[in-house]
Amino acid sequence: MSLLAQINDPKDLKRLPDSSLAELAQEIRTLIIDTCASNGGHLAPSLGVVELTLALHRVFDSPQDKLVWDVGHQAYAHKIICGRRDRFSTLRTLDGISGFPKRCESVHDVWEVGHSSTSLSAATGFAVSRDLSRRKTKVVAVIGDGSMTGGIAFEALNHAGHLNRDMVVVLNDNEMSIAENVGALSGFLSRTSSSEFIHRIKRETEEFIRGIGSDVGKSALKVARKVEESFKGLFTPAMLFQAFGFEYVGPIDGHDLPLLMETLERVKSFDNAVLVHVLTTKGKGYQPAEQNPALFHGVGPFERETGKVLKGKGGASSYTAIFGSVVSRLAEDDERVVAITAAMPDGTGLTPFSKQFPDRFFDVGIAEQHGVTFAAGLAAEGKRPVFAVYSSFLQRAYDEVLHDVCLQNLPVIFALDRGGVVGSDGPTHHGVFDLSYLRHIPNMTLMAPKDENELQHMLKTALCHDGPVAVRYPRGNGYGVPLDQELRCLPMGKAELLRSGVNGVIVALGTMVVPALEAAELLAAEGIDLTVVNARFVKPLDEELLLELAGRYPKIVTIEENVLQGGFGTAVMELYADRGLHDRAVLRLGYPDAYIVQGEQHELRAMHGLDPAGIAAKAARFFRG
Ligand SMILES: Cc1ncc(C[n+]2csc(CCOP(=O)(O)OP(=O)(O)O)c2C)c(N)n1
Ligand SMILES: CC(=O)[C@@H](O)[C@H](O)COP(=O)(O)O
Ligand SMILES: [Mg+2]
Repeated sequence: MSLLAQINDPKDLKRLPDSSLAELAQEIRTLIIDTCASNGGHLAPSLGVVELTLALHRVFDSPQDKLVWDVGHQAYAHKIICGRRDRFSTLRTLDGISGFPKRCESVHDVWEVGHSSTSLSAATGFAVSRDLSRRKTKVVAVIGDGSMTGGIAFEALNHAGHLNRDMVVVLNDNEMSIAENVGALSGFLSRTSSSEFIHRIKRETEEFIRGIGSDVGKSALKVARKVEESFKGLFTPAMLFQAFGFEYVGPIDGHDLPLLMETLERVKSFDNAVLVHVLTTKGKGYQPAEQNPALFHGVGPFERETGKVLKGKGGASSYTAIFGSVVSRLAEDDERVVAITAAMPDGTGLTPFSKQFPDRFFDVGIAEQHGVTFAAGLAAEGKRPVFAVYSSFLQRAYDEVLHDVCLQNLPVIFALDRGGVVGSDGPTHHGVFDLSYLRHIPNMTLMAPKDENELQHMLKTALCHDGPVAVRYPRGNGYGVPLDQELRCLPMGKAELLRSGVNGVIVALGTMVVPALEAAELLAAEGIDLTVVNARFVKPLDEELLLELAGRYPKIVTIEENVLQGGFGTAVMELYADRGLHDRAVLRLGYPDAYIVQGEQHELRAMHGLDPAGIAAKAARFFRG
């Protein structure tokens, strides 16, 4: 029997002799690699923390002690140890286990996550709550070096260090975000205190003391300068975290299990806020992932033996790639164009831009709030910033969009990728709220293309417009439609009539336009002849056309890949209500007031009746009823 077969709970892990742990780590790695090879997943982050996970579960007593994972994309070993070994093959599939910690899956998953940099705030909350309840348990947050660049992590450090409660922060430093980590913090973390510097300081201080009594002023000045220089080099991660009020331990090798366990045992006896700096290798134990940790950060299915990523069947370019090539073309013609990403250069398609225009490309780290306001500053001074960002991550910067961009009516372009359901990442990552959280902001223009060719023109349109614009498009491939070479500005706030029918109308937005057309064909075969409109704009709405349609048809269907609350359909209903058209029946199709589960995009759309058959079925009932 394998060692792993004996582990159903962290308690089982504690029963194993130390000498078996390396073998167990190997078995866990094998299971993670095999599963990711077939399902895809966050392979490299999870492989990097296998030893750390074992050490944490050996030393601490989950679930009484709370383990809070940042992002949660590295928690596969934790899941396997904590009762999900046998279900691990269902990772990230519909009805399968989540790729992130999930409270409903296990008592050991104490904190749900998917977006980064929240662990320290959550752990502070756990620690204070424990103290208020006078319990004697431990709280441990595990945060990566990339996630540490997020502003909220520093807000928490500032507060937690001041409170100085009993809590442990494990800084998992693999010198990588998804891509190369950026900024001063990452360079700074790799510094260690050098005894050479300490000796120099000592020597210079002694010289200074000897100098007193002779030419004191001159000597003091000279030495002060030297000491200042020395201190710059001597400034280490320890000092940074100590300045925040944390005790600092490390850096230690995060793959040395005995050292990890010994260090954590020691730290467990502290009753103050302590940070343990652990150095790990992203992708550890799987050569292709170690060599290309960015590719294997979050990877689709791949060939186990070679690490060759298996491509889907579609030959069409992704929306992301089309965006990437258009933004470069726009930048060639307009030197005001600059591009920004918050730690997602590959995911947003900006890597080619970063190579072609290195001076006009900015990776701000995991700092969406800063990214938006940075863009606003650029726009205020005449640049045309394009912030390429996942829909769900922009949620974090709502106030910056409202207060810094839109209030000043600044021409920032939001290239809003991953709009709609994204698939296996699940509820934390679905971009199904953006229409609602952007539509009501004054000055905002909001559009969604029906296909990748229209995306091209919408990006051009955004650049033509002198105000904030969000262009929202989905994860995945386009339809393979021909791409116009010449980019043109679409008429602002104008929808597109795609099909004329006599029995009613469907007004669809973005990814729902093609399915709506297909549904109309299905319905035509049943004798229901519908008009189909590509809305293009959520804001400004094509009021003229919508009012005209309301004059022609008493029943109108709207379809969007957004929650219904506050979305596109609601905008249409508001228009009719505001214009006194109270007798128009509007059927809104979209996502319900609920978090959407994980699964393939097509599965999720079908589950919610947003595939052609589902649309046709609902529309048929509505128009016949
Ligand atoms: C708010 C937010 N922005 C961006 C992301 C995308 N993202 C997920 S993991 C990650 C890198 C995290 O780096 P690090 O914390 O060092 O963990 P590692 O993957 O290196 O283990 C990024 C940018 C996210 N999950 N949340
Ligand atoms: C954990 C995280 O936030 C990212 O790794 C995300 O899973 C990437 O998603 P895409 O695969 O859509 O780029
Ligand atoms: Mg990292």
